[in-house]
Amino acid sequence: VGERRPSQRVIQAIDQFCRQKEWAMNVGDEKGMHHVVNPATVLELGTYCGYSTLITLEFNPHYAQLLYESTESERVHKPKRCDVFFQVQLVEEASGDWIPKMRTEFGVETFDLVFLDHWKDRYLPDTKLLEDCGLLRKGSVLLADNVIFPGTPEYLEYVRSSPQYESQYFQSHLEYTKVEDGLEKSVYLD
Ligand SMILES: O=C(NC/C=C/[C@H]1O[C@@H](n2cnc3c(NCCO)ncnc32)[C@H](O)[C@@H]1O)c1cc(-c2ccc(F)cc2)cc(O)c1O
Ligand SMILES: [Mg+2]
Repeated sequence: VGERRPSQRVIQAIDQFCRQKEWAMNVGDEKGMHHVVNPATVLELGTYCGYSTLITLEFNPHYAQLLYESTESERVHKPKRCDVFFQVQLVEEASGDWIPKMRTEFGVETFDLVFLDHWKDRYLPDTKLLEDCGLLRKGSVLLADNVIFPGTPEYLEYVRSSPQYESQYFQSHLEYTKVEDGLEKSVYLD
């Protein structure tokens, strides 16, 4: 079987540490995202330790620094306010401030996938902001972690009742535990 890429080795080490030494709020190896989506332009809300990185928004400088250290790519160049890596664009800002700037700052037309894993009470306002900024297109996928635990009731109610979304729940467990949790995959139909 092929040698694991450095980033896969980092992920494996994080999972082993969180299972054996100290729990942490990564989406984890069981819930994972690989079996649910296969996107091109991705926005992640809430980098935390950079377990699931792509274009990622993180407003805590401590966690942002962790990503710089854990991403095996070289730093390509340092435009203002963010670092660009071969695979990752990290923006050290709050989602509410920077979602409206995605088009002008990064030339993003629309996102194929948005992974929501930041403060749970921000899932719904940031989803409405993405809609209002025209950053979702027919077929864009919202993938939300923790819809059961800690839970995101207002968001879940919205995506499951709105005619603009086709929503599906992928049952799993809270990372590294036996507690029920899961991912909600919501396809934008507009
Ligand atoms: O709370 C959870 N995740 C939050 C992640 C936050 C990260 O994202 C960053 N962040 C937050 N809001 C924004 C923002 N915009 C919004 C603010 O402007 N813009 C940019 N970055 C943001 C933070 O700095 C952190 O790096 C969680 C909890 C449990 C849990 C399990 C077991 C328990 F018992 C309890 C809890 C399990 C999970 O999987 C979880 O994801
Ligand atoms: Mg989470």
